[in-house]
Amino acid sequence: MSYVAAIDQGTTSSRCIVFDASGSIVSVAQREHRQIFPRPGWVEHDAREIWEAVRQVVSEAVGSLEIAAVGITNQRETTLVWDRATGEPVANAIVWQDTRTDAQLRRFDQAFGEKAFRQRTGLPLAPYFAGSKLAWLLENGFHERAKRGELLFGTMDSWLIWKLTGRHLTDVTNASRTLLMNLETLDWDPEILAAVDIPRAMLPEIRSSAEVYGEVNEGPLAGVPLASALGDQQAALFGQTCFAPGEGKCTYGTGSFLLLNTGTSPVTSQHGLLTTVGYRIGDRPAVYALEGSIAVTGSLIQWLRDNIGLISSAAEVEELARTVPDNGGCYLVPAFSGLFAPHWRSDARGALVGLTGYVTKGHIARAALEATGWQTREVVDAMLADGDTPLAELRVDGGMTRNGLLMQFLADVLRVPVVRPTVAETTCLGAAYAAGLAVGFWPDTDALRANWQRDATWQPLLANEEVEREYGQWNKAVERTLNWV
Ligand SMILES: Nc1ncnc2c1ncn2[C@@H]1O[C@H](COP(=O)(O)OP(=O)(O)O)[C@@H](O)[C@H]1O
Ligand SMILES: O=P(O)(O)OC[C@H](O)CO
Repeated sequence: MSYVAAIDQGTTSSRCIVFDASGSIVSVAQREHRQIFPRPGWVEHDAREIWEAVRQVVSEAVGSLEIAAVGITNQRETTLVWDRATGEPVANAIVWQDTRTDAQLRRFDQAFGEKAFRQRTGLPLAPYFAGSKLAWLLENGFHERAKRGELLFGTMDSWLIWKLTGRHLTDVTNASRTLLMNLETLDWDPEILAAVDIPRAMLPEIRSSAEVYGEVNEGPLAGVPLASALGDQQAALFGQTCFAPGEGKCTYGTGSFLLLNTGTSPVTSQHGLLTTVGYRIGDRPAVYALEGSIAVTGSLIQWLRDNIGLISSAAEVEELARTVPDNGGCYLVPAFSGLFAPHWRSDARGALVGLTGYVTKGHIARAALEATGWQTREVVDAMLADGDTPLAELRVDGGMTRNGLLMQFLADVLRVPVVRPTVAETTCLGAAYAAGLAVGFWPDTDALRANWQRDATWQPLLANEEVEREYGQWNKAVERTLNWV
């Protein structure tokens, strides 16, 4: 029997999962890598360490299984430059959460204009995206070498494709997160590249998300076609089988990302959502999505565990939150990387407000979980304000969906049922599905839809007036975080 493997290179860890034809998990391996914080607001990864982690998880998960195809999914926007000749990174990768690039973004604005960036790329000028991170690296010692063609740029998909096959490629979903790709042509925009002075020679070729890029050249996957790459949030959209316009999902991991399939033409948001490529299968038309990106959700729980010591495991946050019936008047806005959608305010920083002598650890745990609910509500409200059809239900996945208290709170504040599928590893599943489609392991997307199964559903229970009163308090708390830096 043969299987399909997926490599998920995430923000905090790398995973390899092998799936069978029913989309069930056959084996899993996972390995964490270091988070490097050289200064406040800076976040880096060592790409060599990540590559070693990927090799190990592939060895462990694949073993001697027969694999028909392998796919990649990855943390998006994280930016790496490496030497074309030696294959060695020239510096640590700059991670998507990093906020160091305000000066580069001012230069982008002066050279091409925020409005033009939005029109061409679907993105606001924010440090989140890869373009200004690449500009920062070029300005800090690498511009001449890049112009001479000695250096290559890539997000983590490109880095892994390069390591696994020796080719310098990216897929259209990852390229759509750079501020450098034109959403209509699905290629690098020559006018943007000229305006911001990024050499075309260092950029990878943009391919579809599901096609054979080459054969893996080492390890237990040697000779196996590498047949998909998708940014992790787009992969989750694919894994949740949101193939029709109007279908959407939210993935709750380090950050949280709500994506809504909008069909084969890009739709522009007037309320702070991104336009992004959802996926492209081979030479079929690209499918676009609107996205509400939330920077800090699960990482707030990690911060309470690792930096504050409030809990000793992520799961404990639920236990602690259940020691109290409500938030005791306290609100935690985790604007650690500024605020992403729908605000796009890089000047914001986190705040814990509403404190009184009454507030206990339990209230803070509850406020931390509620922050994820309210941030999702802000994104859903932005979609409604844009005139998008309300979601009939929200499909969810990711590590935080193990938290029943949070899932109930989400259903309460969104006023729609929240639904978790049986395979919660939808990110890997999406990459496996795309790779499997590319090699004919699955015949079509209908076969994938048939695999999707409901595991748990949470219905809205809380009275509407109470939700709206609390939401008002949350909005006041958000205002307190603005204009901080
Ligand atoms: N029971 C839980 N309650 C709340 N958050 C949780 C729970 N279990 C895990 N998490 C959070 O989920 C995140 C891990 O989810 P995962 O989907 O593996 O993330 P990623 O792919 O972004 O690394 C961590 O940030 C962790 O704090
Ligand atoms: O690695 P994750 O799951 O935290 O996802 C990160 C996102 O892709 C950032 O855009």
